[in-house]
Amino acid sequence: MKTEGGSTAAKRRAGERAAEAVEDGFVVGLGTGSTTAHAIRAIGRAVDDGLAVRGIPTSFQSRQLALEVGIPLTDLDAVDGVDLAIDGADQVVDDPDSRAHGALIKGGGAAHAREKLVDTAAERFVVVADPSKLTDRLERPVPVEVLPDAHTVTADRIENLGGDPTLRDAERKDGPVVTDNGNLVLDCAFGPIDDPDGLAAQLSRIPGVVEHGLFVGVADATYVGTDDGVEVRRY
Ligand SMILES: O=C(CO)[C@H](O)[C@H](O)COP(=O)(O)O
Repeated sequence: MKTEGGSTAAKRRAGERAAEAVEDGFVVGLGTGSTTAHAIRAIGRAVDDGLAVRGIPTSFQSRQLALEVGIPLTDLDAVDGVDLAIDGADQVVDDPDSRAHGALIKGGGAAHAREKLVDTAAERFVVVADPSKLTDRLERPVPVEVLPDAHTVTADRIENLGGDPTLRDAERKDGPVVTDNGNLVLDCAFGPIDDPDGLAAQLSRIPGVVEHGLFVGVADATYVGTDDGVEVRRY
């Protein structure tokens, strides 16, 4: 369930600004998606110019791009910590008066399980987005990665929480999307989500749920690319 909209220039500004925060010697979490791809390419150019970094990809796609642009790779088990993670989002709560300010829905690229591992491990997690991602309340369907053998039982339990789960279909393959981890994705509509933290806890308790796309209290900042610059939200 990819997010529509958002100009390429705005995404590029956000991604390139986030890449400027990468310092020599950093271990960097490399998120997934079209906005993060601009950051990965900018980090690759900095590596060409002599910056010494190691990247931890969050998906097959970000791994391929990092290899293409020459970023040396490592993994979570091989490092003492992650200095910075840069990742996109499908929705970002942008309301300083809300307790959910800075909460995210991720998983449009079905990579949210590894993204959550890497983004939460980072000393600092920066979201890169264009203005189309900003919202008062999260309301897009929440991607939930589930074990294939349990997907109907898991879907029933998500319905019991008030959700309306739809198995995500592949576009150029018969059948469902299969994640990099060999699992399936249920896109679960809940309508406007008043309490993302509470819903996140409830989803995490369901057996068969590998990971859901609610990222609450995880981001440290969002870089919003606009038509003429970058706006920074700090949390
Ligand atoms: O969560 C994600 C992948 O699982 C992406 O970060 C999210 O879908 C945003 O992608 P894009 O930058 O292409 O709009």
